[in-house]
Amino acid sequence: MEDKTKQLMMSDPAEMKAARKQIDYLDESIVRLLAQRFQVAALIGQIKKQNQVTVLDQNREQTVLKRVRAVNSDDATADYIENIYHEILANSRAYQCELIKNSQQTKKGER
Ligand SMILES: O=C(O)C(=O)C[C@]1(C(=O)O)C=C[C@@H](O)C=C1
Repeated sequence: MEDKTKQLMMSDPAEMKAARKQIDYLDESIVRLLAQRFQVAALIGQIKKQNQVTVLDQNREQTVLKRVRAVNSDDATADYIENIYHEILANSRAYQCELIKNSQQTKKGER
């Protein structure tokens, strides 16, 4: 028998079901909050474009990472959460760049 099957049989199925339900519930909140975060990032992207400011702001990103570390009181997960935040920031930048690029193309098309 494969190891994975063994692991599942060892744990209490009811407990496992309840824990996964909790994960599903938390994922819903995380996704909603991330979508909101992207909306705000889009707004900042617009402001940056209007003011001809670069999307990447390294100082701000350092501040965000510091704040995130301070908010999380669990030292054991601090590095994992920081890794996730590096991804969030990279994707936030990518989204801003895409929106700026698209709006420039639309403008060209209007001419
Ligand atoms: O605060 C900004 O200047 C943003 O553009 C937002 C944000 C972020 O997602 O937190 C994204 C890109 C920047 O490099 C820094 C931070």
